[in-house]
Parts: sequence; C-alpha cells; structure tokens
Amino acid sequence: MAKQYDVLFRLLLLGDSGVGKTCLLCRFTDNQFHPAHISTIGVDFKMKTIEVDGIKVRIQIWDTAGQERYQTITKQYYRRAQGIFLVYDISSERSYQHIVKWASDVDEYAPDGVQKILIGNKADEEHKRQVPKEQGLQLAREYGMDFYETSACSNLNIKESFTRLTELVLQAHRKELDELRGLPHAPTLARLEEDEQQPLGSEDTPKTCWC
Ligand SMILES: Nc1nc2c(ncn2[C@@H]2O[C@H](COP(=O)(O)OP(=O)(O)OP(=O)(O)O)[C@@H](O)[C@H]2O)c(=O)[nH]1
Repeated sequence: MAKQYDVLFRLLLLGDSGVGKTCLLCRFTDNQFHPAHISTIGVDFKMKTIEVDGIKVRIQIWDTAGQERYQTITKQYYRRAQGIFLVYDISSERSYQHIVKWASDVDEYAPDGVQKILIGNKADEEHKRQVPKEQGLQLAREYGMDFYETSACSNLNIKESFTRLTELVLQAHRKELDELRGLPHAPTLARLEEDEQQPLGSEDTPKTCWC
C-alpha cells in the first residue's frame, strides 16, 4: 500500500507536571481540551500528518510525564527525538525556573542537533500570570530557541508551534529531504515499523489523554 506521508519525525513534549503537555497534544491532534489533570504515567504518544513545504510529514508526538518519579523512563525517549518542546506554565514561576533543568537534561540525553522550541502555556490565564512574556522571550533568546505563548484551552498558537517545530526539523534534515524529493521511494528518516510498536502508554493501555 502506498505510504500516506513522505517523512516521519518524532517530537517530544517536556516540562513540569501540570504545565499542560497532554492538553497541548490533544488540542493539536484532536482539537479537544479537557479541564481535568490526570497525570501521564511514563510516556504516551499520538500521531498526526501535516503538510509543510509540500512535504507530507507524519509526526509522532511523545507526551512525557512531568513527575520526577518517571524521569528514568522518560529520559530513554530523548535520544530518538528530532524536535523537543520545553513547556512551562505562565501562571507558575516554578515551572519556568525548571526549564533550565529540562534544557540541561536535553543537552545530556537528546541527540546533537535536536530542534527545540520554548512554550509558555496557559496564556489564557492572564489573571494568574507569574511569568511575563518578556521573560519567556529572554530565556528563548539565551537558548537560541523560538518561543510561543500558547493556550490549549483557547487554542492559541497550537498549530503554529507544532508546525514551526516540524519546519525546523525539516530544515535540519534538508539533505535527506532533497534526496527524498529526487527519489520516488526514498527511505523515510525514521522507520515506520519501529514506530508502530506500542511502547508504554500504547493503544492497549489506559489513555492518559482524557480530552
Ligand atoms: N487554563 C488552562 N488550563 C490548561 C491549559 N493546558 C492545560 N491546562 C490544565 O492544566 C492541567 C494539567 O494539564 P495536563 O495537560 O494534564 O498537564 P501535563 O503537563 O500533561 O501533566 P503531567 O502529565 O502530570 O506531566 C489540566 O487541569 C488542564 O486542563 C491551558 O492552556 N489553559
């Protein structure tokens, strides 16, 4: 059967528990939002295909548990990511401060050249804001990352941020893509067979996304 996409990438969502990683993912893939916080156990993933620059990109998005006790498990998934979202909650100064720790984990465990974007989520909660937008921008500048304030609740900048990270990954893999464009059946950047495996948080286990 013909492939429905040209390339397959893996993106990863990292950040403290409760910043809204699962909700960002559910909003992007299913356009849904659930107000309850049910902590992710280990990792989970969802897939979505989008078109960028005329290329059909299948993205496998890994949602990791923010809770400390799952860090040993979640770190095992860093090395297979091509793009990473570092997420904090604009109403939690603490989650913003912890971005330094998440970024240092990425440096340690993710592959060189992994693309990163900083996200300040829950932008709809202006009345509870603890982290000024300028502070997010400043940190993103220091790390050389793009920055978005998002809201999974009001659907602010969700499509934009996922599309941007996908574009960055595509740009980073320009050479393979140029080859891909020249060949009718060029290999994908990642093997589907591997990705259809059902690791932790698979279709058969209870879903941590309740949106
Ligand atoms: N107001 C508002 N609430 C949000 C937003 N995104 C998530 N939430 C809420 O924040 C809480 C935590 O969201 P989750 O997506 O479960 O957080 P998480 O980062 O996946 O948490 P862990 O799985 O524990 O790591 C839930 O009650 C969500 O409804 C948002 O953009 N705005």
